[in-house]
Amino acid sequence: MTELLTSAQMRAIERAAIESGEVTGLELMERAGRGVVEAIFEEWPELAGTDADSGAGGVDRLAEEGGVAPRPAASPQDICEQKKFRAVVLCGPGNNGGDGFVVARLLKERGWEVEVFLYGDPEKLPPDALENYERWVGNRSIHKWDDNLIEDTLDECEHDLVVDAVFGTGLTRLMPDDTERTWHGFVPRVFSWHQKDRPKYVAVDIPSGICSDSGRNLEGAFPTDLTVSFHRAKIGHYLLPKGPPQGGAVWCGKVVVKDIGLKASYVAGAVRLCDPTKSTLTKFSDTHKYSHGHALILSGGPGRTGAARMAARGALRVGAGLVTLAVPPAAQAEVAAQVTAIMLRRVGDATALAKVLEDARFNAIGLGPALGLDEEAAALVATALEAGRATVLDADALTLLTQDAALFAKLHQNCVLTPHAGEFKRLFPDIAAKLEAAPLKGPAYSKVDATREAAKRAGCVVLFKGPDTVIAAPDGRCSINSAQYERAATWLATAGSGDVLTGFIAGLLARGFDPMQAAETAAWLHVECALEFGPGLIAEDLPEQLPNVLKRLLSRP
Ligand SMILES: NC(=O)C1=CN([C@@H]2O[C@H](COP(=O)(O)OP(=O)(O)OC[C@H]3O[C@@H](n4cnc5c(N)ncnc54)[C@H](O)[C@@H]3O)[C@@H](O)[C@H]2O)[C@@H](O)CC1
Ligand SMILES: [K+]
Repeated sequence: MTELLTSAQMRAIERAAIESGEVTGLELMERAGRGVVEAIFEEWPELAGTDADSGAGGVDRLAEEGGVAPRPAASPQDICEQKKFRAVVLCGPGNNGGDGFVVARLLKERGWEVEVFLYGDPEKLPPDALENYERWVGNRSIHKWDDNLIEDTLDECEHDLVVDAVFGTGLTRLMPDDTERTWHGFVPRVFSWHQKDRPKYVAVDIPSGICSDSGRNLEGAFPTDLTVSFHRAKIGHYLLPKGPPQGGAVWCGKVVVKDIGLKASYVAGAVRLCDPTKSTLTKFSDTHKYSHGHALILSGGPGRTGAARMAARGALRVGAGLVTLAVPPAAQAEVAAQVTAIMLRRVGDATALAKVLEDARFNAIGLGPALGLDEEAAALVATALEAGRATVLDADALTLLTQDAALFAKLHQNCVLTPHAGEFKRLFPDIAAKLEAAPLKGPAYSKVDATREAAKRAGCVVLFKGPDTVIAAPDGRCSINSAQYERAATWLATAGSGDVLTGFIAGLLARGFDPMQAAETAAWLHVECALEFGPGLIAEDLPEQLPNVLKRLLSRP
C-alpha cells in the first residue's frame, strides 16, 4: 500500500536527507520545480513544443547564449501578438514559493513568456526560496502581489498556464480576514472571464489554501487541473471534507507524485492508501492453508430480508466457505424462496442465536442491515457480541449501539463498525463535532484523526464511509480507500451498497482475514466492483462483479 504523508512526516524526511549530507535543500527544490515542469508537459504534451515553436522566448535564450543580437524590449501589445506559450506563476512566502521560482525559470529557459507574482516580502523568504528568487530576478521582472494586476495580465492576452505556488505543506493559519487576503477573490474572477479557454491551473504540492494533513479548505483554495506533489502524496490529497468551503480532492484535479530522489524509507504510523498487498493476494489464491470459514448473517423480519440476502451473497462471492442466513421464523418462507447456495437457520430470538453460536464453526457474524431497532434486535446484537466472534456491525446495529452504553461496551477487538457520516455522528458525537468545527489553523483536525480516535474508543476497527473511506484500528493503523480520481465511482452511492460491503467484510472475516485487513480489502473490492460494472449499477450487481475483479487482481504481476 502507498503511504500518504503528513506535512510533519514529509518535513522530517527532507530534514533527515539534508542533515545526512545526501542532498541540499536547494537541490531538492530544483528537483521539485523540475518535477512540476515535467508533469505539466506529460499532462499536456501540446505545451511542451520546441523552442522554435514557442517563438521569441527561444530567441531570448539564444541571445543570452551569445547566438544572436538581443531584441529590443517588447511592449505588452507585442508580447500578446508573439506566438509563444505564456504562464503566470504565483509564488508565496515559503519554500512552495521557492518551487514556483524554479518553475518560472525553467519555463522561461524553454522560451515561455512568464510573469511572476510574489505574495509576501522577498526579504523574509527562507534561504533556498530566496536563492531561487534571486536567480529569477537576476534580469527578469517580478510583481508584488496585486489582484488587479494579475487579472489584467491574464486578461490582456491568452495564457496557457497558471502555476499556484503560494502555500504548500506549510499552511499554518487561515488567511487573515482583511485587505491582506487580496489573492482570495482572484480565482472566481479569472474563472468567469476565462471560462471556455481558460489557462491550465497547476498546483505545486497542494492547491494553496488546502491543509495538506486534513484536506480542509482553510479558505481561498485555487481549484486546479493538476496537482504535482513530491516523494509521496499527502493525506489532504485524498480526503474530501464537506463544505462550505469543500476541500481536498475536489480542488486537486489530478494528483501526480514526482520523485525528488528521497529514499523510500518506512514511515512509522503513516496512513496508507488501500490497495491489496501481495500477502492479501496469497490469501485469495491459497486454497489449502486457510480455512474458508462459515459466515452467519442476521436477517430482519418479513419484508425486510433483502438487505441481509444481499450481504450474504456478498459474503459468499468474496470467498467465505459457507454462508448461513439467520432468519426469524416469520420470514423463513420469504428467504427460502430466494436463496440457493446460501443456507438458512431459524433464529427467533437471542436465545436461539446463542444456541446457533454454540457451533464454533460459525467464525464470523454480519449484522445490522434491516435488523430492526427494538429490544429483540438489541438482544441479538448483545448475544452476537458476547460470542466473541469476528463481527461486522452496520446500519441498525450501529444505531442500537448509540442507544445503549452497555451494548457499546461489549464491542471487542474482533469487531468492525461501518458507519456512514450520520451514523458516525450518532456514535461519536463529540468527535464528529471536532470534525465539523470550522478549522482555525493548520494542520486541521481530519477524518483520519476522527476515525483513529473513534477506533481507539470503540476498541475495534472503524470504517468511516465516504468517497474517502477511512479505516482505523485501535492501535493507530489507518488507511484511506479512495473512490476519487481514477477510481471515482459516484454510482456506488446506491441503495443497499452498504449491505453488500457488510457482506464482503463478513466473508473475509470468515476466511480468516484480521479485522483491519478484512475492512480494507472489502472496501477496496467494493469500489473495484462498482468500477467494473459502471453507471447504472444497483447493489445486487456488486457481488456479481467479484469473479472478474478477483481474476484481474490475481493475475496482477
Ligand atoms: N527543502 C524543503 O523543505 C523542500 C520543500 N519543498 C516545498 O516547500 C513547501 C513547504 O515549504 P514551507 O514549509 O516553507 O511552507 P509553505 O511554502 O507552504 O508556506 C510557509 C509560509 O507561509 C506562511 N503562511 C502559512 N500560512 C499562512 C497564511 N494563512 N497566510 C499567510 N501566510 C501563511 C508561513 O508563515 C511561511 O512563511 C512544500 O509544500 C514544497 O512545495 C520542495 O521544494 C521540496 C524541498
Ligand atoms: K500550492
